[in-house]
Amino acid sequence: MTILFPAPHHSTILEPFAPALTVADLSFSYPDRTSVLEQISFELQANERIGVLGPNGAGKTTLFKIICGLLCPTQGEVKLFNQPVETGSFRSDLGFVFQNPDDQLFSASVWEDIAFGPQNMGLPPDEVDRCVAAALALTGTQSLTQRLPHHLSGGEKRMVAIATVVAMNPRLIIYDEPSANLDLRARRRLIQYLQDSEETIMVASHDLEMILEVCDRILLIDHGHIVADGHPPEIMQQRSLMEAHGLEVPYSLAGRIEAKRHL
Ligand SMILES: Nc1ncnc2c1ncn2[C@@H]1O[C@H](COP(=O)(O)OP(=O)(O)OP(=O)(O)O)[C@@H](O)[C@H]1O
Repeated sequence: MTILFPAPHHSTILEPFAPALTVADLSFSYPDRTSVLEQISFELQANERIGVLGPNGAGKTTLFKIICGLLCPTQGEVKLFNQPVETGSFRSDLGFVFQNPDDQLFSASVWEDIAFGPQNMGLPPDEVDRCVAAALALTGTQSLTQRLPHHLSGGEKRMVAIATVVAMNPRLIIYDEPSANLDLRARRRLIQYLQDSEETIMVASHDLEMILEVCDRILLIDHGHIVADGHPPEIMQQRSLMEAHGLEVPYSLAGRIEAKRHL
């Protein structure tokens, strides 16, 4: 079902498990800008796969940075698995895959980059080895272990950046524009990986076809407000809504709408 905002309050009273993420009445301004996010509220249930859409500058990355504790909200609260997020403190239950993989890779080898997180969590060496091996296998990057990260291709860097996060075994992973600059084969590998992944995920992307393939819910954000929250095809096939927020009906849905018109 598609909800156009203002949305009804999502009650947690009848839910047997705490939400993976609760964002309540969240507002944020950068020092030199007025309101980037204004009174955003939503909940994400465990194992949901949510796509975050919106035009350039809508506030998607800013929202992610607040959820990760990299920025402090001007107002409101964020809870991860029922625990408040404190700005500046590390949460091992949350992983963030940055828009630019170069921001995430800094070691002399892929192995060291992937091992960095588990080592900093204080895991013993054999457990670090196990986490690295599992992350390499999940992301299909086993052949890259001894390579210098900055010599990798864009697609290889992306999957290694994902492996650095997966190695810490987070319960919620946020992906900021994961398919940017990927060729067809690398994008397909990424989609397959995301479809198979078992964590709760949030994915911001302008690649609407990827969102359709991966996500079971979307939030559409514009000018710091949530303007729609619901099932991806139901929202994305609303041409006037999409165009009002700088987006298009994805080609695969536009074709279906056209075919229905001719029935
Ligand atoms: N460090 C900063 N200082 C001041 N303004 C910023 C800063 N970072 C982002 N902004 C501004 O905040 C607004 C929201 O930016 P944000 O990066 O969150 O948007 P976005 O939805 O992720 O955009 P895109 O789709 O282009 O990645 C933009 O107008 C941007 O210029």
